[in-house]
Amino acid sequence: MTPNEAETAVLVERLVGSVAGGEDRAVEAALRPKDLDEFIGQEKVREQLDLVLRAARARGATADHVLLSGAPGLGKTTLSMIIAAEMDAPIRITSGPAIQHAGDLAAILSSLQEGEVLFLDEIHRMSRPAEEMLYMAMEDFRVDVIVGKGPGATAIPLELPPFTLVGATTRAGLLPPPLRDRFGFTAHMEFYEPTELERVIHRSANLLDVGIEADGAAEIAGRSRGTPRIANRLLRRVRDYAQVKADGHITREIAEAALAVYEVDARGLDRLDRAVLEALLKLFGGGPVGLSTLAVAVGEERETVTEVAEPFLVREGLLARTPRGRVATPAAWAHLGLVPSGRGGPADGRDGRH
Ligand SMILES: Nc1ncnc2c1ncn2[C@@H]1O[C@H](COP(=O)(O)OP(=O)(O)OP(=O)(O)O)[C@@H](O)[C@H]1O
Repeated sequence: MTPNEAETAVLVERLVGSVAGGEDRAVEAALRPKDLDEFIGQEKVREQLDLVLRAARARGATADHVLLSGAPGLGKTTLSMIIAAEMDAPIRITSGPAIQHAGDLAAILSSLQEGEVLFLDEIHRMSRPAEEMLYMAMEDFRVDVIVGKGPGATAIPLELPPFTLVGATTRAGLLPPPLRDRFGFTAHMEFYEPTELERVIHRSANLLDVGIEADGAAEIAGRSRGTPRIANRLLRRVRDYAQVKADGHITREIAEAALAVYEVDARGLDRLDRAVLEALLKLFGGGPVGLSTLAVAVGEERETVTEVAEPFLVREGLLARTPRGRVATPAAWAHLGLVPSGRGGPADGRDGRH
């Protein structure tokens, strides 16, 4: 991983709130659904996974390997814990970047108990030798541990107990086909509908013992970018505001006022998203403009713009990535309340100098 990639990973994590402080982290853990019935939304995935797990349980077998793909914060870690709980099995959690050498993986695999669930987050970022070791481990429950170096090196075969690998990735397309094909069940997690996020928020508010009105939950859900982790994080911030500025009860007005303080707008755009859009519209007349130029204009790394801001802006139909550069859509002009002007020059309908 290059320093830029590392920085971007941290930023993405920050955005969705997984790099949370002590209290937030503890609260996040407490809010995790514990079984498939508690898990909200993702109906198809739940139904299919339920079948896979029930059948394995009925056979007294270890469940097949599962690949979960989807954007950060949609519930992949939660689902892996649910798989372990439903199979009444222990779970070991690690991630691709933590496994730099095949030996690291061999150490983990050889210490697994029978039936254990191994959750491998960001599986696409594992090193190549570790990935190749994983092929054999997944298929034959065996690894070859190489002892020594050069011509004298020998491979010592090591039998493993049957285990369930749950791999998680933000991009299934990045996985080499031999790895992808070794998963017996692959599920793609979609972004959540606002009504599903409302249910997530009501459930979390209940667990946190916070009173919330239906339209307060709807307000938070509408700004949560289709992502339960963001919904929970915004709920926690709105709860702080309600506690300090009001009587602790969350209404629509409280949610609106709190989210204005945290600079999350009505559509869920945060400060960085708006900075990118504003630069694109005000400085470059809506584009097309090259990524590097846009990144310099907002004072961020290229990766921060592509990995953190753009996926959401593209999904919202506010920005398009074209071969000639980034282009704002009419919806972007409307969202920032600006009037499109001729291409190239300052284009702010109100104050073209910014
Ligand atoms: N379907 C759901 N129903 C209720 N809460 C959910 C659901 N999915 C996720 N959450 C909540 O969102 C939070 C984030 O979920 P989780 O950590 O599982 O996401 P993730 O996809 O593994 O993210 P990352 O890939 O960034 O680690 C959890 O604390 C959990 O409480």
